[in-house]
Amino acid sequence: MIVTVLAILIGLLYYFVIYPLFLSPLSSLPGPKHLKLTSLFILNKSRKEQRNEYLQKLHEKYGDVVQIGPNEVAFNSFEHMKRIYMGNFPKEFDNNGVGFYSQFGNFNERNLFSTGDSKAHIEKKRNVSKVYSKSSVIQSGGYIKAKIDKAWDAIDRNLGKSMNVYSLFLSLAMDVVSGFEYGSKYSTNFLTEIDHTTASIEGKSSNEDVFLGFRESSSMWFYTTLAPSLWSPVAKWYGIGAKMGKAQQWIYHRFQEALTSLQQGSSLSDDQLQSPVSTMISSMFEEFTKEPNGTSKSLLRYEQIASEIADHVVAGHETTGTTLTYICWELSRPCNRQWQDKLFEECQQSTGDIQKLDQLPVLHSVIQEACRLHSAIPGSEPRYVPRSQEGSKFEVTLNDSTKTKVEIPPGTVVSCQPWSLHLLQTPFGSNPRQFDPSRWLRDQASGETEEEYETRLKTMNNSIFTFGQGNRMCLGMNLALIEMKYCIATLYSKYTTSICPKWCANVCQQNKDVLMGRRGSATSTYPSTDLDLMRMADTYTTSPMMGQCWLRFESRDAH
Ligand code: HEM
Repeated sequence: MIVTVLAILIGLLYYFVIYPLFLSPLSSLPGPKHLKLTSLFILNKSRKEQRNEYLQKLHEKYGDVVQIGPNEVAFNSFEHMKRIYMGNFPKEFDNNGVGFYSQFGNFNERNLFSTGDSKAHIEKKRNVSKVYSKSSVIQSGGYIKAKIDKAWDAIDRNLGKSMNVYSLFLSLAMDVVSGFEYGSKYSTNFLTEIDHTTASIEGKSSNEDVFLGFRESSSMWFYTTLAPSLWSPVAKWYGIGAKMGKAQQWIYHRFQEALTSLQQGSSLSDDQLQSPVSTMISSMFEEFTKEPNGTSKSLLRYEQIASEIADHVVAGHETTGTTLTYICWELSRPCNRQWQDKLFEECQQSTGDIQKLDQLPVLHSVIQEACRLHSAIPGSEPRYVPRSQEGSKFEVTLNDSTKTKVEIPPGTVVSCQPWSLHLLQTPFGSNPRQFDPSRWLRDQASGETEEEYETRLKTMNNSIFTFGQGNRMCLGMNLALIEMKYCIATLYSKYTTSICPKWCANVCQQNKDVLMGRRGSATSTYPSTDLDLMRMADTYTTSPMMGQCWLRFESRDAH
């Protein structure tokens, strides 16, 4: 009996302590010892919404390669980013159906984002990518403009009053993306229907309830993706399962309406709209009907289309709405207000031509700087070292600063996080936690030549990880960028913005480091400065932690 117990204890000691600390191929990698023993520590950081900042601290202490679990390594260099993401490391190991992304399906169907199998992913992507190609989005420019222009009506009605721009921009992004999914006839009109001057975006009307449902599902991201078995009891405990269900039903209902139209051969386009939108639903529907005997479409196929659309509706509105909110808050801060005038000078002649907006340097700088510092997805994008990877050796700087190559076995989870990559001073320059669009412009004061600037700009543009890299990079990037460029160019050609003093009595006058997650005073007292109020949630996809951003608009004409 004693011998058996001893044998078990020795076995456990070997498996849980000796092997991970001394014998595992990862054991020589830098990183705190306790993280090498179990994944529970890093999981707990995710649960407490502290992972992104914690990883950043680990990289500052241990370097660009850190072991963060017995089977998980975090990287923070552009070379590693390219190797993992441009090398198309898969989202699942051996197509085993598990992993971070597996829970992102809808209606019991995987979509492009949650598909782990690389071959199945390429097949799906072929069917859906043309809707968001640059030329297709530009062709749908009339629709995008018509939708966004509704924002100016809402703002004009409320000039001089404060508006919750987080609500405004989530609505704007939803109004735009829903047309690309269901057709302009079935797109939302949240810009007009929601009152963005009321106290919060929470539950004032059925449409606002939909937003609340989406936000509640984002708040459950840890349980959805990393602890799915706990999802049900936790959702019940917080009483949010029903609200999330409502948002899902809302998406499905719209899908059914548009699908019925398609089946009846009716147009999905709003009669008043001159330029038609290329839509996801008709593109996928067409693809299925092309198949042999495709006329007998099963329910399963429809669920697949619905799952794809649901993913784009959620991903497309939250990310774009959050980024626009951070751009306008940053530009409204006293230290950044000069950028409003620069945008005004640069953009007022060009807003009519969506293609021209791409060539405007100040606009590009403002958007890129927001994408760098306020990436809507700042958290790690996990991948697996594939079996096929020839000699899975990775260059690593060890604790004693020596460089070596370490074998990282197939099946190990490897990742980079945009939050840390974008804080690297090479190539982004000094004060990386501060919003400074000038880092994207030519530094004439220090004698930078045009050629030097072009090279530096190219390196910075290539180093941006906001939309991912490689095969799995964001499908909606062109739509998001064109939408944001048109919105910001037009907004600052028409208005000036400032932070509402009733919302924040203590506006920071100087440029200071932006804040991520719960730290310091925000845990104990109500945050007082705008930096505190605009802390970024420390999660895979971020949003303003307080769920609000109140700005005041003034007309340029009145100046
Ligand atoms: C500022 C706005 C946006 C940002 C920052 C963003 C960011 C990202 C990132 C980082 C990924 C890769 C994630 C990973 O591998 O973990 C991704 C994938 C994806 N995004 Fe976006 N996104 C934005 C807007 C949109 C929009 C508007 C749509 C749709 C209309 C969209 C649809 C998708 C899809 C379908 C994927 C999965 C692609 C694949 O796996 O092949 N995104 N996005």
